[in-house]
Amino acid sequence: MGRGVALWSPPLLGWSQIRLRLSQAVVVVATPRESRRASRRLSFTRGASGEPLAPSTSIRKTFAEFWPDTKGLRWLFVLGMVFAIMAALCEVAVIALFGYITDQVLTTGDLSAFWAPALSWLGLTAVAGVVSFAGSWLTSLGAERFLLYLRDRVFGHVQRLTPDYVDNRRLGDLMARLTDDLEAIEELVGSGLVKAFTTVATVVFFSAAAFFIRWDLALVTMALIPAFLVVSKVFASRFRTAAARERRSNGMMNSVIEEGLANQALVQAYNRQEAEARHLHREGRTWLRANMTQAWLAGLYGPAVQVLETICLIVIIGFGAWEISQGRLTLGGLLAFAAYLAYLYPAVQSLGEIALTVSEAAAGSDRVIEVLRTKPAVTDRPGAVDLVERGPGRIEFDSVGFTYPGRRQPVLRGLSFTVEPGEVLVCTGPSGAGKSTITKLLLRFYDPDSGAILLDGTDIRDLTRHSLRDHVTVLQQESLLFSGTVRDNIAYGRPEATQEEVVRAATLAGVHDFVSALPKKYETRIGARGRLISGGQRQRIAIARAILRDTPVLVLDEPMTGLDEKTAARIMEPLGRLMEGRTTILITHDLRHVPVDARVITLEPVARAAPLRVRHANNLRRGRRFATDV
Ligand SMILES: Nc1ncnc2c1ncn2[C@@H]1O[C@H](COP(=O)(O)OP(=O)(O)OP(=O)(O)O)[C@@H](O)[C@H]1O
Repeated sequence: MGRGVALWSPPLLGWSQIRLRLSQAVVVVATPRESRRASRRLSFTRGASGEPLAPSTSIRKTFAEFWPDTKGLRWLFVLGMVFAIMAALCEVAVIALFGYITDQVLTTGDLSAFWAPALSWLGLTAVAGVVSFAGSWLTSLGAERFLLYLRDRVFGHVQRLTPDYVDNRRLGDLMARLTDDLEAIEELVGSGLVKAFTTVATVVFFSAAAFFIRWDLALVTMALIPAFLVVSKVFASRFRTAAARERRSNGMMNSVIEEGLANQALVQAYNRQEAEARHLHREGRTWLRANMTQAWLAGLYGPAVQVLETICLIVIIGFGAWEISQGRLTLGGLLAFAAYLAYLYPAVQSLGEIALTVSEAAAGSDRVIEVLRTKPAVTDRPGAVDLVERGPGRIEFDSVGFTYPGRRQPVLRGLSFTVEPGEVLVCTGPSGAGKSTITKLLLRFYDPDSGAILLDGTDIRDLTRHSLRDHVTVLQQESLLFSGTVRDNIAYGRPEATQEEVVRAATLAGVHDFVSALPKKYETRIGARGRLISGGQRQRIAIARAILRDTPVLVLDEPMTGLDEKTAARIMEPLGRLMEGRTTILITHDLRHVPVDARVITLEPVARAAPLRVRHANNLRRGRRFATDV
């Protein structure tokens, strides 16, 4: 997304007459007005239902939170500001030169007085061009780097939170916080600050120059400034509402498109294409109406301002003519005066826009600060040990009790079991009994409220989370693949693995032949979430990934879910190879596909169970084969 940083904006319509006649050659230090970015954020200040999305935070807090992130970039902002102010000063001088040329050359016809100011004009134009470019470039660089730091910081923080945090939120809302809200913060704390200083300096310079030429004329015309402010206020509030509506319906439209595309197979299978198309059309029409309101307002704003500007111009010309007739003003002075005001009014208007930016940024920063204030459910203890040596992988749950934060009903109570190195423990039980919770506790997404989990005799709370997770591999219900290549996905847990290692893992997982037949073999892209390959193939790639990772402990969480009977049976062989020699906890509803020598524990929901959660334990020690019936 291109983000030009407008340090200050040129006059709008209306003054074009003056600018064309008077200052066509005058330096115009400006970048295009920022378009819809400001309005884009408006809809995120409140949820669709109107509920506040984050607690209120003051601007002071915004600066306290994010100003330290500008460390190392402040010189860019300061230089950007200095250059922008220099450019504005050059303009003041250029307009003065124009007035001088009008009086000394155009009115008198004395060409000899032309060359010196003309050359100065040219020189100043060149200088202003260079400093204006440098100012914009430096400020943009500072702004973009600041945004980069901010995004890295917030994303890094979210990555440290328990995955449930993301699962329990609307992804679109989190995305908005990581994109639009961060931009809003940047516009306040970074480039916004530069813009505010530069605009204030511009207002001071141009009004001082206007007063210098004729103080009484300046007073009269300044009296008209409130009229501009009233007009922009009236339009701004309406534009704000329209923009918020536009953003809301844009969000709705996007979600209809996203869901329609993501569930295309379902849509077609249920013959819902026309219904989905109608749905999109409805949302599209709402969006169209919101856009037309914006277009209507934007179209009306220009003429309204133009009328005001024309009134100003007429006042200036009328009052100026009287001043000239009294001998207090020259024609050049009057034209220069008009040119100064042509730059002054928009600067005043953009001060009003800055106020808007500030309130939007404060709302955005509330939402980002709320994310940053969320603490990870689990952190490393001081002095936590880095588990470097690979142990045998003995797992012990010792009277583990756990209740999810914010819930009253415990999920686990007094759960005890041990899995010896190389053993397979099958964990079964009804839905909601807490089987997957065991995985979350083993990976330390949460810590138990009571009891302990031990890895090779060490309480896992005494280990760093990083080294603990390096010893445990989880194969989830849904094979989570990324949109990269087959190789990227197999080597996800060990990016440094050689091609031979990747191929070996793929062969053991029984997916090598399939991959070899793909157009680009291991470099073939498999689409978003691996959609371009079948469920069974996805699961085999996930198995290859787990084989390559080669950890002593393995957790298989419903590895057969979503696979048909035949595919599930075929997956058993590579799964068996994966489990070979590893401590395995196999979570499953389906006891048809479990190794015959596996021990089985059955969990019961806490509400129905006695304090000891394991209701039933069964050992099927008949050699490492898979039972088809228990
Ligand atoms: N992040 C969470 N916050 C609050 N409660 C949760 C959370 N995750 C799970 N639960 C609750 O904990 C209980 C156990 O969930 P868990 O996913 O461990 O069950 P399960 O036995 O694996 O179920 P299934 O077989 O359906 O996957 C459920 O009642 C569930 O609603």
